[in-house]
Amino acid sequence: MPSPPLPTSSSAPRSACRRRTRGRPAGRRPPVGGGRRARRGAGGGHGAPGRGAGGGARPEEWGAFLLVGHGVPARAAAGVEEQVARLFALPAPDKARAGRRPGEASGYGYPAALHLPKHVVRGVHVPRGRLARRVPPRLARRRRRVPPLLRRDGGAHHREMRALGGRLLDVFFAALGLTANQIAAGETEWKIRETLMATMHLNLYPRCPEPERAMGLAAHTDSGFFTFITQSPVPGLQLLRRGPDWWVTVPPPPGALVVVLGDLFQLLTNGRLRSAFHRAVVKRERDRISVPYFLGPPLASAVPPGRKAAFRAVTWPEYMGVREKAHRTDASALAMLRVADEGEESGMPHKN
Ligand SMILES: O=C(O)CCC(=O)C(=O)O
Ligand SMILES: [Fe+2]
Repeated sequence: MPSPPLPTSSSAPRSACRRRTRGRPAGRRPPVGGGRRARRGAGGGHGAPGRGAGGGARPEEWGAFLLVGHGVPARAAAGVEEQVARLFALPAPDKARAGRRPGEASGYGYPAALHLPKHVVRGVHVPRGRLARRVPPRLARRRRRVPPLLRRDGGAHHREMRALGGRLLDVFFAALGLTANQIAAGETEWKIRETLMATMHLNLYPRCPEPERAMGLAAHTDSGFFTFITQSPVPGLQLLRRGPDWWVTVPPPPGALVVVLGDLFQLLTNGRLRSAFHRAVVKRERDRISVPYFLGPPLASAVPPGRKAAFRAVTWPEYMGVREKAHRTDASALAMLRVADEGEESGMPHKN
Protein backbone atom coordinates (compact mmCIF):
# COMPACT_ATOMS: atom_id res chain seq x y z
CA MET A 1 0.00 0.00 0.00
CA PRO A 2 1.68 3.26 -0.99
CA SER A 3 2.13 5.70 1.83
CA PRO A 4 -0.18 8.66 1.62
CA PRO A 5 1.24 12.10 0.98
CA LEU A 6 1.67 14.03 4.18
CA PRO A 7 0.75 17.54 5.12
CA THR A 8 3.41 19.91 6.31
CA SER A 9 3.37 20.37 10.02
CA SER A 10 2.07 23.88 9.80
CA SER A 11 -0.83 23.06 7.54
CA ALA A 12 -2.18 19.85 8.94
CA PRO A 13 -5.57 19.23 7.43
CA ARG A 14 -8.65 18.85 9.59
CA SER A 15 -8.81 15.23 8.53
CA ALA A 16 -5.56 14.68 10.40
CA CYS A 17 -7.53 14.31 13.61
CA ARG A 18 -10.70 12.57 12.68
CA ARG A 19 -12.58 10.78 15.37
CA ARG A 20 -10.56 8.24 17.28
CA THR A 21 -11.46 4.62 16.77
CA ARG A 22 -10.24 2.82 19.86
CA GLY A 23 -10.13 3.15 23.58
CA ARG A 24 -11.37 5.74 25.99
CA PRO A 25 -11.81 9.24 24.59
CA ALA A 26 -8.78 11.31 25.49
CA GLY A 27 -10.93 13.98 27.05
CA ARG A 28 -12.59 11.52 29.42
CA ARG A 29 -9.47 10.11 30.94
CA PRO A 30 -9.59 9.69 34.68
CA PRO A 31 -8.61 12.78 36.61
CA VAL A 32 -4.93 13.03 37.29
CA GLY A 33 -2.88 15.00 39.75
CA GLY A 34 -5.06 14.41 42.75
CA GLY A 35 -3.41 11.50 44.49
CA ARG A 36 -0.35 10.94 46.61
CA ARG A 37 1.32 9.00 43.81
CA ALA A 38 0.70 11.80 41.38
CA ARG A 39 2.26 14.42 43.58
CA ARG A 40 5.40 12.36 43.76
CA GLY A 41 5.93 13.02 40.08
CA ALA A 42 7.44 15.97 38.30
CA GLY A 43 4.52 17.06 36.27
CA GLY A 44 2.88 20.28 37.34
CA GLY A 45 -0.83 19.68 37.55
CA HIS A 46 -0.56 16.17 36.14
CA GLY A 47 0.57 12.96 37.70
CA ALA A 48 3.94 11.90 36.35
CA PRO A 49 6.54 9.22 36.65
CA GLY A 50 9.54 10.00 38.84
CA ARG A 51 12.80 11.24 37.43
CA GLY A 52 15.93 9.22 36.95
CA ALA A 53 16.68 5.52 37.12
CA GLY A 54 17.13 5.51 40.85
CA GLY A 55 14.88 8.17 42.33
CA GLY A 56 11.17 8.69 42.79
CA ALA A 57 8.84 6.12 41.31
CA ARG A 58 10.30 2.74 40.45
CA PRO A 59 10.43 1.38 36.91
CA GLU A 60 8.92 -1.90 38.20
CA GLU A 61 5.87 0.14 39.11
CA TRP A 62 5.54 2.32 36.04
CA GLY A 63 7.45 0.50 33.29
CA ALA A 64 8.81 3.93 32.43
CA PHE A 65 10.74 6.84 33.91
CA LEU A 66 12.21 10.20 33.08
CA LEU A 67 15.96 10.11 32.63
CA VAL A 68 17.93 13.27 33.39
CA GLY A 69 21.68 13.65 33.78
CA HIS A 70 22.03 10.98 31.09
CA GLY A 71 25.21 12.40 29.62
CA VAL A 72 23.91 12.80 26.06
CA PRO A 73 25.31 16.21 25.13
CA ALA A 74 22.63 18.82 24.58
CA ARG A 75 24.07 19.50 21.12
CA ALA A 76 23.27 15.92 20.03
CA ALA A 77 19.64 16.33 21.03
CA ALA A 78 19.25 20.01 20.23
CA GLY A 79 18.86 19.63 16.52
CA VAL A 80 16.54 16.65 16.60
CA GLU A 81 13.23 18.45 16.77
CA GLU A 82 14.29 20.99 14.20
CA GLN A 83 15.49 18.23 11.86
CA VAL A 84 12.25 16.33 12.22
CA ALA A 85 10.19 19.44 11.56
CA ARG A 86 12.28 20.09 8.43
CA LEU A 87 11.71 16.57 7.24
CA PHE A 88 7.96 16.75 7.66
CA ALA A 89 7.94 20.13 5.95
CA LEU A 90 9.40 18.66 2.75
CA PRO A 91 7.02 18.84 -0.20
CA ALA A 92 4.45 16.07 -0.11
CA PRO A 93 5.69 14.45 -3.36
CA ASP A 94 9.19 14.12 -1.89
CA LYS A 95 7.81 12.47 1.19
CA ALA A 96 5.62 10.20 -0.87
CA ARG A 97 8.65 9.12 -2.89
CA ALA A 98 10.42 8.18 0.33
CA GLY A 99 7.34 6.20 1.45
CA ARG A 100 7.69 2.85 3.10
CA ARG A 101 6.81 0.07 0.68
CA PRO A 102 5.52 -3.37 1.57
CA GLY A 103 8.27 -5.47 3.07
CA GLU A 104 10.59 -2.50 3.63
CA ALA A 105 11.73 -1.65 7.11
CA SER A 106 12.21 2.03 6.54
CA GLY A 107 10.51 4.91 4.87
CA TYR A 108 7.80 7.45 5.27
CA GLY A 109 4.31 6.45 6.34
CA TYR A 110 2.28 5.04 9.17
CA PRO A 111 3.62 2.67 11.79
CA ALA A 112 2.97 -0.76 10.31
CA ALA A 113 2.93 -3.00 13.33
CA LEU A 114 0.32 -1.24 15.38
CA HIS A 115 -3.27 -1.40 14.35
CA LEU A 116 -3.77 2.28 14.65
CA PRO A 117 -6.39 4.69 13.58
CA LYS A 118 -4.87 5.35 10.21
CA HIS A 119 -5.16 9.08 10.16
CA VAL A 120 -3.07 10.92 12.66
CA VAL A 121 0.43 9.67 13.07
CA ARG A 122 2.83 10.30 10.29
CA GLY A 123 6.17 8.70 10.68
CA VAL A 124 9.46 7.99 9.11
CA HIS A 125 10.97 4.79 10.29
CA VAL A 126 14.67 4.32 9.88
CA PRO A 127 16.24 1.23 11.33
CA ARG A 128 19.63 1.75 12.86
CA GLY A 129 22.48 -0.51 13.83
CA ARG A 130 22.76 -3.54 11.63
CA LEU A 131 20.03 -2.47 9.31
CA ALA A 132 21.37 1.01 8.74
CA ARG A 133 22.84 0.00 5.43
CA ARG A 134 19.37 -0.78 4.20
CA VAL A 135 18.14 2.79 4.34
CA PRO A 136 16.34 2.89 1.00
CA PRO A 137 18.37 4.34 -1.84
CA ARG A 138 15.46 6.70 -2.45
CA LEU A 139 16.21 8.32 0.90
CA ALA A 140 19.95 8.08 0.46
CA ARG A 141 19.75 9.85 -2.91
CA ARG A 142 18.00 12.72 -1.24
CA ARG A 143 20.84 12.86 1.21
CA ARG A 144 21.50 16.51 0.84
CA ARG A 145 17.92 17.30 1.74
CA VAL A 146 17.65 14.66 4.43
CA PRO A 147 18.52 15.71 7.97
CA PRO A 148 21.64 14.13 9.54
CA LEU A 149 19.35 12.14 11.81
CA LEU A 150 18.36 10.01 8.84
CA ARG A 151 21.75 9.64 7.25
CA ARG A 152 23.47 6.36 7.08
CA ASP A 153 25.77 6.90 10.06
CA GLY A 154 22.85 8.21 12.07
CA GLY A 155 24.83 11.20 13.23
CA ALA A 156 25.71 12.15 16.78
CA HIS A 157 22.20 11.41 18.03
CA HIS A 158 22.41 7.74 17.07
CA ARG A 159 25.92 7.27 18.51
CA GLU A 160 24.99 8.90 21.79
CA MET A 161 21.70 7.06 22.20
CA ARG A 162 23.22 3.69 21.38
CA ALA A 163 25.98 4.26 23.95
CA LEU A 164 23.44 5.40 26.53
CA GLY A 165 21.49 2.19 25.88
CA GLY A 166 24.55 0.17 26.88
CA ARG A 167 25.04 2.21 30.04
CA LEU A 168 21.41 1.90 31.02
CA LEU A 169 21.49 -1.86 30.53
CA ASP A 170 24.23 -2.02 33.15
CA VAL A 171 22.03 -0.04 35.52
CA PHE A 172 19.23 -2.54 34.93
CA PHE A 173 21.58 -5.51 35.42
CA ALA A 174 22.67 -4.01 38.74
CA ALA A 175 19.04 -3.40 39.71
CA LEU A 176 18.35 -7.06 38.98
CA GLY A 177 20.97 -8.01 41.55
CA LEU A 178 24.12 -8.53 39.51
CA THR A 179 27.36 -7.23 40.99
CA ALA A 180 29.70 -5.00 38.99
CA ASN A 181 32.07 -7.95 38.59
CA GLN A 182 29.32 -10.22 37.34
CA ILE A 183 28.21 -7.57 34.87
CA ALA A 184 31.76 -7.04 33.61
CA ALA A 185 32.45 -10.78 33.31
CA GLY A 186 28.99 -11.93 32.27
CA GLU A 187 28.92 -13.37 28.79
CA THR A 188 25.16 -13.04 28.44
CA GLU A 189 25.16 -9.47 29.68
CA TRP A 190 28.06 -8.57 27.39
CA LYS A 191 26.30 -10.14 24.42
CA ILE A 192 23.03 -8.35 25.10
CA ARG A 193 24.85 -5.03 25.44
CA GLU A 194 27.07 -5.46 22.39
CA THR A 195 24.35 -6.63 20.04
CA LEU A 196 21.65 -4.12 20.97
CA MET A 197 19.83 -3.19 17.80
CA ALA A 198 18.32 0.23 17.31
CA THR A 199 15.35 1.44 15.31
CA MET A 200 14.09 4.97 15.26
CA HIS A 201 10.72 6.51 14.47
CA LEU A 202 10.02 10.15 13.86
CA ASN A 203 6.48 11.03 14.82
CA LEU A 204 4.56 14.17 14.01
CA TYR A 205 1.20 14.69 15.68
CA PRO A 206 -0.44 17.61 13.92
CA ARG A 207 -2.49 19.97 16.05
CA CYS A 208 -6.15 19.07 16.18
CA PRO A 209 -9.16 21.33 16.69
CA GLU A 210 -10.98 18.65 18.68
CA PRO A 211 -8.26 16.79 20.56
CA GLU A 212 -10.72 15.10 22.90
CA ARG A 213 -12.23 13.31 19.91
CA ALA A 214 -8.94 12.15 18.41
CA MET A 215 -6.03 9.93 19.37
CA GLY A 216 -2.42 10.39 18.27
CA LEU A 217 -1.10 6.92 18.88
CA ALA A 218 -3.31 4.15 20.20
CA ALA A 219 -2.49 2.55 23.55
CA HIS A 220 0.21 -0.08 23.18
CA THR A 221 3.35 -1.53 24.67
CA ASP A 222 6.65 -1.29 22.80
CA SER A 223 7.98 -4.60 21.59
CA GLY A 224 11.75 -4.36 22.19
CA PHE A 225 13.86 -4.03 25.36
CA PHE A 226 13.43 -0.31 26.00
CA THR A 227 12.80 2.95 24.18
CA PHE A 228 14.29 6.39 24.65
CA ILE A 229 11.73 9.02 23.71
CA THR A 230 12.87 12.54 22.89
CA GLN A 231 9.79 14.73 22.85
CA SER A 232 9.09 18.33 21.95
CA PRO A 233 8.14 20.59 24.84
CA VAL A 234 4.50 19.79 24.18
CA PRO A 235 3.18 17.10 26.52
CA GLY A 236 1.25 14.29 24.87
CA LEU A 237 2.73 10.98 26.00
CA GLN A 238 0.59 9.22 28.60
CA LEU A 239 1.22 6.14 30.74
CA LEU A 240 -1.49 3.84 32.03
CA ARG A 241 -1.65 3.29 35.76
CA ARG A 242 -3.71 0.33 36.85
CA GLY A 243 -6.31 -0.12 39.53
CA PRO A 244 -8.28 1.99 38.95
CA ASP A 245 -7.02 2.64 35.45
CA TRP A 246 -6.02 6.21 34.75
CA TRP A 247 -3.86 7.91 32.16
CA VAL A 248 -0.96 9.98 33.46
CA THR A 249 0.63 12.64 31.29
CA VAL A 250 4.42 12.53 31.15
CA PRO A 251 5.86 16.04 31.45
CA PRO A 252 8.53 17.12 28.97
CA PRO A 253 11.23 18.76 31.12
CA PRO A 254 13.99 20.19 28.92
CA GLY A 255 16.76 17.69 28.23
CA ALA A 256 14.98 14.71 29.81
CA LEU A 257 14.48 11.46 27.95
CA VAL A 258 11.53 9.22 28.67
CA VAL A 259 12.58 5.58 29.04
CA VAL A 260 9.77 3.15 28.28
CA LEU A 261 10.30 -0.56 28.95
CA GLY A 262 9.18 -2.96 26.25
CA ASP A 263 7.71 -6.45 26.15
CA LEU A 264 10.94 -8.26 25.34
CA PHE A 265 12.52 -6.72 28.43
CA GLN A 266 9.66 -8.04 30.52
CA LEU A 267 10.27 -11.41 28.92
CA LEU A 268 14.06 -11.23 29.41
CA THR A 269 13.70 -10.35 33.08
CA ASN A 270 11.03 -12.98 33.55
CA GLY A 271 8.46 -10.38 34.45
CA ARG A 272 10.45 -8.53 37.11
CA LEU A 273 10.52 -5.37 35.03
CA ARG A 274 7.28 -4.69 33.25
CA SER A 275 6.55 -3.04 29.96
CA ALA A 276 4.53 0.18 30.04
CA PHE A 277 1.16 0.56 28.40
CA HIS A 278 1.27 4.02 26.82
CA ARG A 279 -0.34 6.21 24.19
CA ALA A 280 0.02 9.69 22.70
CA VAL A 281 -2.71 12.32 22.62
CA VAL A 282 -2.91 15.33 20.33
CA LYS A 283 -3.08 19.01 21.17
CA ARG A 284 -5.42 21.72 19.99
CA GLU A 285 -2.91 24.54 19.50
CA ARG A 286 0.41 22.93 18.79
CA ASP A 287 1.99 20.21 16.72
CA ARG A 288 3.95 17.68 18.69
CA ILE A 289 7.05 15.81 17.62
CA SER A 290 8.47 12.74 19.27
CA VAL A 291 11.47 10.63 18.38
CA PRO A 292 11.35 7.19 19.95
CA TYR A 293 14.63 5.29 19.72
CA PHE A 294 13.88 1.60 20.22
CA LEU A 295 16.55 -0.81 21.46
CA GLY A 296 16.18 -4.55 21.34
CA PRO A 297 17.93 -7.79 20.50
CA PRO A 298 19.42 -8.57 17.10
CA LEU A 299 16.72 -9.99 14.86
CA ALA A 300 18.07 -13.52 14.76
CA SER A 301 18.63 -14.11 18.44
CA ALA A 302 15.99 -15.63 20.64
CA VAL A 303 15.47 -13.74 23.88
CA PRO A 304 15.76 -16.26 26.69
CA PRO A 305 13.66 -15.67 29.78
CA GLY A 306 15.07 -16.06 33.30
CA ARG A 307 15.99 -19.19 35.25
CA LYS A 308 12.54 -20.58 35.86
CA ALA A 309 11.14 -19.63 32.53
CA ALA A 310 7.91 -17.71 32.66
CA PHE A 311 7.95 -17.19 28.89
CA ARG A 312 9.23 -19.12 25.94
CA ALA A 313 12.24 -17.73 24.07
CA VAL A 314 11.47 -15.73 20.94
CA THR A 315 13.30 -13.61 18.39
CA TRP A 316 12.15 -10.01 17.94
CA PRO A 317 10.52 -10.80 14.55
CA GLU A 318 8.79 -13.87 16.02
CA TYR A 319 7.50 -11.66 18.80
CA MET A 320 6.12 -9.18 16.26
CA GLY A 321 4.25 -12.09 14.63
CA VAL A 322 2.75 -13.13 17.96
CA ARG A 323 1.82 -9.52 18.63
CA GLU A 324 0.05 -9.22 15.28
CA LYS A 325 -1.95 -12.32 16.13
CA ALA A 326 -2.70 -10.99 19.60
CA HIS A 327 -3.92 -7.66 18.21
CA ARG A 328 -6.31 -9.43 15.86
CA THR A 329 -7.89 -11.36 18.71
CA ASP A 330 -7.57 -8.65 21.38
CA ALA A 331 -5.31 -10.96 23.36
CA SER A 332 -2.06 -10.21 25.17
CA ALA A 333 1.09 -11.18 23.27
CA LEU A 334 3.05 -11.78 26.47
CA ALA A 335 0.27 -13.98 27.79
CA MET A 336 0.49 -16.01 24.61
CA LEU A 337 4.18 -16.62 25.32
CA ARG A 338 3.79 -17.41 29.01
CA VAL A 339 4.67 -20.99 29.88
CA ALA A 340 4.55 -20.85 33.68
CA ASP A 341 3.59 -18.56 36.52
CA GLU A 342 6.09 -15.81 37.10
CA GLY A 343 7.82 -17.16 40.16
CA GLU A 344 10.30 -15.95 42.69
CA GLU A 345 13.15 -17.33 40.71
CA SER A 346 12.89 -14.69 38.08
CA GLY A 347 16.01 -12.80 37.11
CA MET A 348 18.57 -12.74 34.39
CA PRO A 349 18.80 -15.73 32.10
CA HIS A 350 21.29 -18.53 32.55
CA LYS A 351 24.67 -17.95 31.09
CA ASN A 352 25.37 -20.45 28.36
O1 LIG B 1 4.87 10.12 20.82
C1 LIG B 1 5.19 9.58 21.88
O2 LIG B 1 5.54 10.20 22.86
C2 LIG B 1 5.11 8.07 21.97
C3 LIG B 1 5.58 7.35 20.76
C4 LIG B 1 5.46 5.86 20.93
O3 LIG B 1 5.00 5.38 21.92
C5 LIG B 1 5.90 4.96 19.86
O4 LIG B 1 6.23 5.45 18.76
O5 LIG B 1 5.91 3.73 20.11
FE1 LIG C 1 5.46 3.28 22.06
